[in-house]
Amino acid sequence: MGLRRSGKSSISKVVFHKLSPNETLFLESTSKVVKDDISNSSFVQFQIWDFPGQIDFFDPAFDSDHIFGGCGALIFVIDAQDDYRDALVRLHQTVTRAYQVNQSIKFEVFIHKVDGLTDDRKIEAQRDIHQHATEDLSDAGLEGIHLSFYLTSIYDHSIFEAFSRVVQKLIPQLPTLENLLNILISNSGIEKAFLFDVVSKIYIATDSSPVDMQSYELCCDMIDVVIDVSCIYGLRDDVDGTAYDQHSLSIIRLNNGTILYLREVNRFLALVCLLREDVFERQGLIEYNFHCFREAIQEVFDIRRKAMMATPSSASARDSP
Ligand SMILES: Nc1nc2c(ncn2[C@@H]2O[C@H](COP(=O)(O)OP(=O)(O)OP(=O)(O)O)[C@@H](O)[C@H]2O)c(=O)[nH]1
Repeated sequence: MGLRRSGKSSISKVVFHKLSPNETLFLESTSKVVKDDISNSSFVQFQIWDFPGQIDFFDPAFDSDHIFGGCGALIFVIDAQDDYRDALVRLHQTVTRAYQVNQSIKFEVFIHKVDGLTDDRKIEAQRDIHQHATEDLSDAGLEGIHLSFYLTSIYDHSIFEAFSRVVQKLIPQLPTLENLLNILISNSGIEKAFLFDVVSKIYIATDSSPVDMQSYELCCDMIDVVIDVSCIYGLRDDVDGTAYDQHSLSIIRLNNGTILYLREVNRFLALVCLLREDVFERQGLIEYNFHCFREAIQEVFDIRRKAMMATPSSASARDSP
């Protein structure tokens, strides 16, 4: 949600539909709620509801119970290049209305279009928006609501990073996945490992060491290279196939002694790791640990699948934003 022209549709199109950021200039204004089914990954299965900027909460046609009742996360987009006073008022209205209906919603604020701002202005905008938004909530006696803030732009990887962190909050298996990644890296001498949803380049989990943007960008770029090369040179004309399958594997040596290592985990997920060249001499150990990791991930999926089959209502949960 967010005011008109704040960049909501652009975010959805760039992250989930591979639209090039420059092409968002030609997007038309959204006039009704657009529901986008994101079912390209086994973990990232949800719907994105893109609301038109001019939506009126007091319109009887706006069914808050239906809209917020099954909502997992509410992303509010603020255009940081514009005067954001109106956006702060709208943020407050939206959050209070949604919280009345559903107290378990995660509230995420994207301070967007920061590509046009200097580093100082970015920090200033974040501090200002954070301060005003939380003050407004505490003035209304709603200190219990937690808002998370992200500086984003569709012109770099920040939007993918921010979306990754939002999606992770909606994955109940996250602690298990993090734990498995921690075990993998500590037993293999890997420096950083990400579990990526290949299509969207969202990372659904990483080990518990801090994420630095440069590593994340490198891993995203590696996925692009692997998929592009596979699409161009890996597909046969006479056989139906996909650019990403169980044989997908890539090792890229960088000139600074770092290795990028990508392995297919399942149809949708890839493990992408950064490790030092000397550690990679024990490639056999890394391969062995990877196989154990892949089996464990499979078990996590199986448990989830069985749980979903046992509760018929879970099928309707996918009709939620
Ligand atoms: N500089 C910059 N421009 C952006 C960014 N994201 C979106 N835009 C531009 O912002 C304009 C509005 O984007 P939309 O995605 O249509 O905005 P919206 O919030 O969906 O608008 P409504 O449908 O009217 O509610 C477009 O011209 C985009 O190119 C960004 O990160 N940086």
